[in-house]
Amino acid sequence: MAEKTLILNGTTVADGIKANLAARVAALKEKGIVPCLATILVGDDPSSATYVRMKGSACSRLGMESRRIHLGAETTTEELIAVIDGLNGDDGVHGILLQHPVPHQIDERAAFEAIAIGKDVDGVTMLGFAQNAFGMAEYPSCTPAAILAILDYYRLPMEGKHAVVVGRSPILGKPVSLMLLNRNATVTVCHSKTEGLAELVRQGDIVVAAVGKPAFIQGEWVKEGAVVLDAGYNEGNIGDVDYEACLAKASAITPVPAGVGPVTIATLLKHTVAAAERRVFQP
Ligand SMILES: Nc1nc(=O)c2c([nH]1)NC[C@@H]1CN(c3ccc(C(=O)N[C@@H](CCC(=O)O)C(=O)O)cc3)C=[N+]21
Repeated sequence: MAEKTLILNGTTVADGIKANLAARVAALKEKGIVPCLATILVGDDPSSATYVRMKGSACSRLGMESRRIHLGAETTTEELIAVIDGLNGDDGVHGILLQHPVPHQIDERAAFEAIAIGKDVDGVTMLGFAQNAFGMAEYPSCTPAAILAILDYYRLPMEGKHAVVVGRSPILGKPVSLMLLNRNATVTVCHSKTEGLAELVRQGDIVVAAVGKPAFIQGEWVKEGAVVLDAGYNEGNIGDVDYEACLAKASAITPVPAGVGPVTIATLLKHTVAAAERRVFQP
Protein backbone atom coordinates (compact mmCIF):
# COMPACT_ATOMS: atom_id res chain seq x y z
CA MET A 1 0.00 0.00 0.00
CA ALA A 2 1.23 3.48 -0.87
CA GLU A 3 1.86 6.24 1.67
CA LYS A 4 -1.07 7.92 3.27
CA THR A 5 -2.99 10.24 0.97
CA LEU A 6 -2.77 13.93 1.74
CA ILE A 7 -6.22 15.45 2.19
CA LEU A 8 -6.11 18.94 0.69
CA ASN A 9 -8.02 21.01 3.21
CA GLY A 10 -9.87 23.80 1.44
CA THR A 11 -10.97 25.37 4.70
CA THR A 12 -7.33 25.88 5.72
CA VAL A 13 -6.44 27.37 2.32
CA ALA A 14 -9.52 29.64 2.48
CA ASP A 15 -8.60 30.82 5.98
CA GLY A 16 -5.15 31.74 4.67
CA ILE A 17 -6.68 33.82 1.87
CA LYS A 18 -9.17 35.50 4.22
CA ALA A 19 -6.57 36.21 6.93
CA ASN A 20 -5.14 39.24 5.18
CA LEU A 21 -8.52 40.45 3.93
CA ALA A 22 -9.83 41.64 7.30
CA ALA A 23 -7.03 44.21 7.55
CA ARG A 24 -7.61 45.34 3.97
CA VAL A 25 -11.34 45.74 4.61
CA ALA A 26 -10.53 47.78 7.74
CA ALA A 27 -8.18 50.06 5.75
CA LEU A 28 -10.92 50.63 3.17
CA LYS A 29 -13.44 51.42 5.88
CA GLU A 30 -11.08 54.11 7.20
CA LYS A 31 -11.43 55.70 3.78
CA GLY A 32 -15.21 55.44 4.05
CA ILE A 33 -15.54 52.50 1.64
CA VAL A 34 -17.22 49.21 2.44
CA PRO A 35 -16.33 46.62 -0.21
CA CYS A 36 -19.57 45.35 -1.71
CA LEU A 37 -20.38 42.26 -3.75
CA ALA A 38 -23.65 42.10 -5.65
CA THR A 39 -24.88 38.59 -6.36
CA ILE A 40 -27.59 37.96 -8.93
CA LEU A 41 -29.63 34.79 -8.77
CA VAL A 42 -32.21 34.16 -11.48
CA GLY A 43 -34.89 31.57 -10.77
CA ASP A 44 -35.57 29.23 -7.89
CA ASP A 45 -32.94 26.50 -8.01
CA PRO A 46 -32.52 25.62 -4.31
CA SER A 47 -28.80 24.76 -4.43
CA SER A 48 -27.98 27.95 -6.36
CA ALA A 49 -29.89 29.84 -3.66
CA THR A 50 -27.72 28.13 -1.03
CA TYR A 51 -24.49 29.07 -2.80
CA VAL A 52 -25.38 32.75 -3.18
CA ARG A 53 -26.50 32.84 0.45
CA MET A 54 -23.11 31.40 1.45
CA LYS A 55 -21.36 34.07 -0.62
CA GLY A 56 -23.39 36.80 1.09
CA SER A 57 -22.73 35.44 4.60
CA ALA A 58 -19.02 35.15 3.86
CA CYS A 59 -19.05 38.87 2.98
CA SER A 60 -20.77 39.77 6.25
CA ARG A 61 -18.32 37.74 8.33
CA LEU A 62 -15.48 39.80 6.87
CA GLY A 63 -17.26 43.10 7.47
CA MET A 64 -18.05 43.49 3.77
CA GLU A 65 -21.38 44.42 2.27
CA SER A 66 -23.38 42.21 -0.03
CA ARG A 67 -26.45 42.83 -2.11
CA ARG A 68 -28.49 39.85 -3.06
CA ILE A 69 -30.59 40.35 -6.15
CA HIS A 70 -33.10 37.61 -6.78
CA LEU A 71 -34.96 37.70 -10.11
CA GLY A 72 -37.88 35.53 -11.14
CA ALA A 73 -37.54 32.42 -13.28
CA GLU A 74 -39.29 34.18 -16.19
CA THR A 75 -36.79 37.07 -16.36
CA THR A 76 -35.73 37.99 -19.91
CA THR A 77 -32.19 38.65 -21.10
CA GLU A 78 -33.04 42.34 -21.53
CA GLU A 79 -34.38 42.62 -17.97
CA LEU A 80 -31.31 40.89 -16.56
CA ILE A 81 -28.96 43.13 -18.55
CA ALA A 82 -30.85 46.20 -17.29
CA VAL A 83 -30.22 45.04 -13.70
CA ILE A 84 -26.52 44.47 -14.47
CA ASP A 85 -26.28 47.92 -16.07
CA GLY A 86 -27.73 49.43 -12.91
CA LEU A 87 -25.07 47.68 -10.79
CA ASN A 88 -22.33 48.74 -13.24
CA GLY A 89 -23.28 52.36 -12.65
CA ASP A 90 -23.65 52.01 -8.88
CA ASP A 91 -20.54 53.33 -7.12
CA GLY A 92 -21.46 51.41 -3.97
CA VAL A 93 -21.00 48.07 -5.77
CA HIS A 94 -17.45 46.79 -6.39
CA GLY A 95 -18.05 43.26 -7.65
CA ILE A 96 -20.88 41.60 -9.58
CA LEU A 97 -21.47 37.86 -9.60
CA LEU A 98 -24.13 36.41 -11.86
CA GLN A 99 -24.79 32.92 -10.56
CA HIS A 100 -24.53 30.21 -13.21
CA PRO A 101 -26.71 28.53 -14.48
CA VAL A 102 -29.48 30.90 -15.53
CA PRO A 103 -32.89 29.75 -16.89
CA HIS A 104 -32.82 28.56 -20.51
CA GLN A 105 -34.62 31.59 -22.01
CA ILE A 106 -31.74 33.82 -20.96
CA ASP A 107 -28.68 34.33 -23.16
CA GLU A 108 -26.11 33.73 -20.43
CA ARG A 109 -23.17 34.86 -22.57
CA ALA A 110 -24.86 38.17 -23.36
CA ALA A 111 -25.60 38.67 -19.66
CA PHE A 112 -22.00 37.89 -18.63
CA GLU A 113 -20.74 40.33 -21.28
CA ALA A 114 -22.87 43.09 -19.75
CA ILE A 115 -20.77 43.02 -16.56
CA ALA A 116 -18.30 45.93 -16.47
CA ILE A 117 -14.72 44.55 -16.62
CA GLY A 118 -13.73 46.41 -13.44
CA LYS A 119 -16.53 44.65 -11.55
CA ASP A 120 -16.07 41.22 -13.16
CA VAL A 121 -14.71 39.61 -9.99
CA ASP A 122 -15.61 36.12 -11.27
CA GLY A 123 -13.77 36.43 -14.58
CA VAL A 124 -16.81 35.57 -16.68
CA THR A 125 -16.49 38.18 -19.45
CA MET A 126 -14.69 37.45 -22.72
CA LEU A 127 -12.10 40.10 -21.85
CA GLY A 128 -11.56 38.58 -18.41
CA PHE A 129 -11.19 35.15 -20.01
CA ALA A 130 -8.73 36.46 -22.58
CA GLN A 131 -6.66 38.22 -19.92
CA ASN A 132 -6.57 34.92 -18.02
CA ALA A 133 -5.45 33.10 -21.15
CA PHE A 134 -2.44 35.41 -21.24
CA GLY A 135 -1.83 35.04 -17.49
CA MET A 136 -2.78 38.70 -17.09
CA ALA A 137 -6.20 38.56 -15.42
CA GLU A 138 -6.79 40.71 -12.41
CA TYR A 139 -9.77 38.55 -11.51
CA PRO A 140 -9.54 35.06 -12.99
CA SER A 141 -12.66 32.88 -12.52
CA CYS A 142 -12.95 31.99 -8.87
CA THR A 143 -13.11 28.19 -9.00
CA PRO A 144 -10.11 27.86 -11.38
CA ALA A 145 -8.17 30.32 -9.22
CA ALA A 146 -9.14 28.28 -6.15
CA ILE A 147 -7.76 25.09 -7.71
CA LEU A 148 -4.43 26.81 -8.39
CA ALA A 149 -4.41 28.31 -4.88
CA ILE A 150 -4.78 24.83 -3.37
CA LEU A 151 -1.92 23.44 -5.49
CA ASP A 152 0.26 26.41 -4.53
CA TYR A 153 -0.61 26.26 -0.82
CA TYR A 154 0.47 22.62 -0.64
CA ARG A 155 3.46 23.27 -2.94
CA LEU A 156 2.32 20.64 -5.41
CA PRO A 157 4.29 21.20 -8.59
CA MET A 158 2.55 21.87 -11.91
CA GLU A 159 5.58 22.45 -14.13
CA GLY A 160 6.21 19.56 -16.47
CA LYS A 161 3.33 17.55 -15.03
CA HIS A 162 0.55 16.10 -17.14
CA ALA A 163 -2.69 17.72 -16.01
CA VAL A 164 -5.88 16.11 -17.25
CA VAL A 165 -8.91 18.37 -16.96
CA VAL A 166 -12.30 16.72 -17.32
CA GLY A 167 -14.76 19.44 -18.38
CA ARG A 168 -14.50 22.48 -20.64
CA SER A 169 -17.06 24.98 -19.35
CA PRO A 170 -16.25 28.67 -19.88
CA ILE A 171 -15.92 29.44 -16.16
CA LEU A 172 -14.26 26.23 -14.99
CA GLY A 173 -12.70 23.61 -17.25
CA LYS A 174 -11.51 25.94 -20.00
CA PRO A 175 -9.96 28.65 -17.79
CA VAL A 176 -8.34 26.17 -15.37
CA SER A 177 -6.76 24.42 -18.37
CA LEU A 178 -5.20 27.69 -19.48
CA MET A 179 -4.01 28.50 -15.97
CA LEU A 180 -2.32 25.10 -15.66
CA LEU A 181 -0.78 25.61 -19.11
CA ASN A 182 0.53 29.01 -18.00
CA ARG A 183 2.18 27.25 -15.07
CA ASN A 184 3.98 24.95 -17.50
CA ALA A 185 1.84 21.86 -17.04
CA THR A 186 1.14 19.72 -20.10
CA VAL A 187 -2.63 19.89 -20.34
CA THR A 188 -5.19 17.50 -21.78
CA VAL A 189 -8.76 18.78 -21.82
CA CYS A 190 -11.44 16.09 -21.89
CA HIS A 191 -15.19 16.49 -22.30
CA SER A 192 -18.44 14.65 -23.02
CA LYS A 193 -17.36 13.70 -26.56
CA THR A 194 -13.89 12.47 -25.57
CA GLU A 195 -13.09 8.91 -26.61
CA GLY A 196 -11.00 6.78 -24.27
CA LEU A 197 -11.59 9.01 -21.25
CA ALA A 198 -10.43 6.45 -18.67
CA GLU A 199 -7.08 5.97 -20.45
CA LEU A 200 -6.51 9.71 -20.65
CA VAL A 201 -7.36 10.32 -16.99
CA ARG A 202 -5.00 7.45 -16.10
CA GLN A 203 -2.13 9.51 -17.61
CA GLY A 204 -2.78 12.45 -15.33
CA ASP A 205 -0.26 13.45 -12.68
CA ILE A 206 -2.90 16.06 -11.84
CA VAL A 207 -6.59 15.36 -12.45
CA VAL A 208 -9.15 18.16 -12.31
CA ALA A 209 -12.76 17.01 -12.21
CA ALA A 210 -15.14 19.67 -13.49
CA VAL A 211 -17.92 17.76 -15.24
CA GLY A 212 -20.95 18.25 -13.02
CA LYS A 213 -21.73 14.53 -12.71
CA PRO A 214 -21.79 13.02 -9.21
CA ALA A 215 -18.95 10.57 -8.40
CA PHE A 216 -18.12 10.35 -12.13
CA ILE A 217 -14.34 9.93 -11.93
CA GLN A 218 -13.62 6.30 -11.02
CA GLY A 219 -10.82 5.03 -8.80
CA GLU A 220 -9.60 2.71 -11.59
CA TRP A 221 -9.11 5.76 -13.84
CA VAL A 222 -6.68 7.42 -11.45
CA LYS A 223 -2.96 6.79 -11.65
CA GLU A 224 -1.26 5.72 -8.43
CA GLY A 225 0.14 8.86 -6.78
CA ALA A 226 -1.90 11.38 -8.82
CA VAL A 227 -3.13 14.67 -7.34
CA VAL A 228 -6.93 14.85 -7.64
CA LEU A 229 -8.89 18.11 -7.48
CA ASP A 230 -12.65 17.84 -7.33
CA ALA A 231 -14.49 20.98 -8.46
CA GLY A 232 -17.87 19.22 -8.52
CA TYR A 233 -20.82 20.52 -6.52
CA ASN A 234 -23.67 18.11 -7.12
CA GLU A 235 -26.88 17.67 -5.17
CA GLY A 236 -26.23 16.49 -1.62
CA ASN A 237 -22.62 17.72 -1.46
CA ILE A 238 -21.30 15.02 -3.76
CA GLY A 239 -18.30 15.88 -5.89
CA ASP A 240 -17.46 14.77 -9.42
CA VAL A 241 -15.02 12.21 -8.01
CA ASP A 242 -15.76 8.80 -6.52
CA TYR A 243 -14.00 9.92 -3.37
CA GLU A 244 -13.19 6.73 -1.45
CA ALA A 245 -11.98 4.89 -4.55
CA CYS A 246 -9.84 7.82 -5.75
CA LEU A 247 -8.51 8.46 -2.25
CA ALA A 248 -7.03 4.96 -2.32
CA LYS A 249 -5.03 5.78 -5.47
CA ALA A 250 -4.17 9.47 -5.12
CA SER A 251 -1.20 11.02 -3.32
CA ALA A 252 -3.36 14.07 -2.58
CA ILE A 253 -7.07 14.79 -3.01
CA THR A 254 -9.63 17.50 -2.26
CA PRO A 255 -12.71 16.35 -0.34
CA VAL A 256 -16.27 17.60 -0.91
CA PRO A 257 -17.29 19.49 1.15
CA ALA A 258 -14.32 21.47 2.52
CA GLY A 259 -12.24 21.22 -0.64
CA VAL A 260 -12.43 23.56 -3.64
CA GLY A 261 -15.74 25.19 -2.51
CA PRO A 262 -14.54 27.28 0.45
CA VAL A 263 -11.49 28.42 -1.53
CA THR A 264 -13.78 29.56 -4.37
CA ILE A 265 -15.68 31.78 -1.96
CA ALA A 266 -12.51 33.16 -0.34
CA THR A 267 -11.20 33.98 -3.83
CA LEU A 268 -14.41 35.83 -4.68
CA LEU A 269 -14.05 37.93 -1.51
CA LYS A 270 -10.40 38.62 -2.30
CA HIS A 271 -11.28 39.81 -5.80
CA THR A 272 -14.07 42.02 -4.47
CA VAL A 273 -11.74 43.65 -1.92
CA ALA A 274 -9.17 44.17 -4.68
CA ALA A 275 -11.83 45.79 -6.90
CA ALA A 276 -12.77 48.16 -4.07
CA GLU A 277 -9.10 49.01 -3.42
CA ARG A 278 -8.61 49.75 -7.06
CA ARG A 279 -11.44 52.28 -6.93
CA VAL A 280 -10.07 53.97 -3.79
CA PHE A 281 -6.35 53.93 -4.36
CA GLN A 282 -6.28 54.29 -8.17
CA PRO A 283 -9.48 56.18 -8.96
N1 LIG B 1 -20.77 32.67 -11.71
C1 LIG B 1 -20.63 31.64 -10.91
N2 LIG B 1 -19.49 31.53 -10.19
C2 LIG B 1 -19.31 30.49 -9.33
O1 LIG B 1 -18.25 30.38 -8.67
C3 LIG B 1 -20.35 29.53 -9.18
C4 LIG B 1 -21.49 29.68 -9.97
N3 LIG B 1 -21.60 30.74 -10.82
N4 LIG B 1 -22.49 28.80 -9.91
C5 LIG B 1 -22.47 27.69 -9.00
C6 LIG B 1 -21.09 27.29 -8.62
C7 LIG B 1 -21.03 26.51 -7.33
N5 LIG B 1 -20.15 27.22 -6.47
C8 LIG B 1 -19.83 26.83 -5.19
C9 LIG B 1 -19.05 27.56 -4.35
C10 LIG B 1 -18.77 27.15 -3.06
C11 LIG B 1 -19.28 25.96 -2.58
C12 LIG B 1 -18.97 25.55 -1.19
O2 LIG B 1 -18.28 26.24 -0.48
N6 LIG B 1 -19.48 24.40 -0.74
C13 LIG B 1 -19.23 23.92 0.60
C14 LIG B 1 -20.36 23.07 1.12
C15 LIG B 1 -21.72 23.64 0.86
C16 LIG B 1 -22.73 23.26 1.88
O3 LIG B 1 -22.35 23.03 3.04
O4 LIG B 1 -23.91 23.18 1.50
C17 LIG B 1 -17.97 23.07 0.60
O5 LIG B 1 -17.59 22.58 -0.47
O6 LIG B 1 -17.42 22.88 1.68
C18 LIG B 1 -20.05 25.18 -3.41
C19 LIG B 1 -20.33 25.61 -4.69
C20 LIG B 1 -19.76 28.37 -7.10
N7 LIG B 1 -20.27 28.46 -8.32
